[in-house]
Amino acid sequence: MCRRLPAVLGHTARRAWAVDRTGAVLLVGCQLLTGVSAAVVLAFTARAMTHVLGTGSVSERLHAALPALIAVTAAAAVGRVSGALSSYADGRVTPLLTTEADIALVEAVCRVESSAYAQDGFADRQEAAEVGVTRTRLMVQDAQRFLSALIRMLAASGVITALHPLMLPLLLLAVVPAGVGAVLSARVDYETHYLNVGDRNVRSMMRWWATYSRHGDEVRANGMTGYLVYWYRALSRRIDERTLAAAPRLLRIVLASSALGGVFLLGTWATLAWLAATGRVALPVAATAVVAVQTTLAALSQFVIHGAAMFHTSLYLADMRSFLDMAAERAPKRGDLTIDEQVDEIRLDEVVYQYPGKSEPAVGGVSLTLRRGEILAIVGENGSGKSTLAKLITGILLADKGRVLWDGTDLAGADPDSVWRRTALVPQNFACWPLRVRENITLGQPRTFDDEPVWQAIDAVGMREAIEKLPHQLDTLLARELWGGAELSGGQWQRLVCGRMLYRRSPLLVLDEPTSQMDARGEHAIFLEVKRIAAERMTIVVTHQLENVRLADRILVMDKGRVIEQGTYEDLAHAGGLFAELVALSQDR
Ligand SMILES: Nc1ncnc2c1ncn2[C@@H]1O[C@H](COP(=O)(O)OP(=O)(O)OP(=O)(O)O)[C@@H](O)[C@H]1O
Repeated sequence: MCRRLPAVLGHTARRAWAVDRTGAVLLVGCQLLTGVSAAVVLAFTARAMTHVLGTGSVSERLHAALPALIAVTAAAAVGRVSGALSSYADGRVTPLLTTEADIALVEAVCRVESSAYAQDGFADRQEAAEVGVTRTRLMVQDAQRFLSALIRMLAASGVITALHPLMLPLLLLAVVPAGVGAVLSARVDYETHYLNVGDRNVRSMMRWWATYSRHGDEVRANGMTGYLVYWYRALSRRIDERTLAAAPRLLRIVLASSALGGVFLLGTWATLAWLAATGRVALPVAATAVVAVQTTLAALSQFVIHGAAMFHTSLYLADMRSFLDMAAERAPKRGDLTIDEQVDEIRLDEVVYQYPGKSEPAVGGVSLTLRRGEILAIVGENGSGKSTLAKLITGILLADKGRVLWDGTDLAGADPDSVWRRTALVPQNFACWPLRVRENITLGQPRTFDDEPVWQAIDAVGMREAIEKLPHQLDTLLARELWGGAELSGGQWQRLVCGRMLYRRSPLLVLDEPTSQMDARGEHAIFLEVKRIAAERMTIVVTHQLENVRLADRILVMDKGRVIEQGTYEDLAHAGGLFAELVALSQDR
């Protein structure tokens, strides 16, 4: 705890300074002022008490205590005002800090190498980091309370030591068990939280899938609700069981620390009584000490309790920071070679890729050359490695062995953003972004004020009529769940995603099952357009619709991560190999 707290305080101060300098200065200044005024209140209360309980008539004693009482009143007023200002500063800084932490997390996850997602523990650590983000909102409050408790404790210690040097060590003994208890409880709570990370991660994923309106039809028409709720309940119960299992440990800690603290406190009072009874301290001083013991005890207790709370928060923040560090390590560090606007050739040299935790490579030694103007189709059975090969060609994944060269530039040494400026991908599982129609087409490109190219892309995929019918055309929000939002059909969404690919006008187009949800007219329009613009670029089509691969100049047939056949449609359809078999199966109805 002693090692962590200065680090957390330093980190909090640096983050606060970065997001809002005025707020940070106000926060620290007011905190110091609040602490100092509390200290003045304490010290002058003790002084006033000494006079009030001293000798002389009541009016003489009150008169003597007056300056101290005025100081107490003034300090209390300053304390109230600075306390209010410090809450205001907390209200300014904390939302910004939480937002910054949240954005840092989202950006870090978006930027990691794609292969990191498949690494064991990545998703669980992300979940733990999410909790760190939500705990960020407690960070400033904890630091604030801890600092003011620290100042108050220092002042109170001074007052009580001045009364008798024995008192402070005794009081410290009385609160140390509470502090140790709070730290141990924080640890138990955190351990339980950590044991539940995996289950909580699965539960929140399941919750999203089960309640997302897009999957609602599947859930209802297949009678899944009962099972999903049962499953959700079972998982929640497992999490609760772990939490409940920790409760007796927490109770034991609290009971033991309270008992020990009580014994020490009894010792303090007994010592005070003994000091007064044996005349070692004068009676008025002993009476003042009674008040001072109460206030010092409160200050010390606040100090250890807020110290433990900060320690507790710091455990979660440490998860967040360690995840951000891990994500930074997993961010692409490939090199700074760049890719030209025009690309004439992509060459693969014995490329191998194996997903983490898999025993076989998904792509096991593929070599090929793709030239500008060529349309390449990749076919093969499920799991044969087609999508993985497409990811290797676009540099989403880096080869474990072999090389992918774009006009001689090895993607392993190229800046990935410069590569992805030259690619356009229609993925097998595409996202339906809850954005306007326009942004769904231009997403990933610099902001545009000219709608003409957007309409051209929409025309190319035959979507003009559908978009014109939407309430605000290009400005229509495509999310049924949101206020004023509209929804497209599955095939219309897929057309829009193809429109985005065409809008990018990049030298490499990759279409992974681009027309699986489209009607014949949509499919025809897309492939006609792909053929029309093919001369200026390289095009890769991954598909199971074997009729569609007729448009390709060359077809690669993959099996178990390897290319087992290649040639034109006519060659392969009559070669008696896997492709011929797949064509025959597709026609055997
Ligand atoms: N993210 C991943 N993590 C681990 N293994 C993966 C991942 N993606 C794919 N695989 C595995 O790699 C192999 C090849 O998968 P890939 O998606 O490339 O096949 P595909 O030919 O595109 O299949 P489909 O026709 O079903 O789309 C499969 O065995 C699959 O289980």
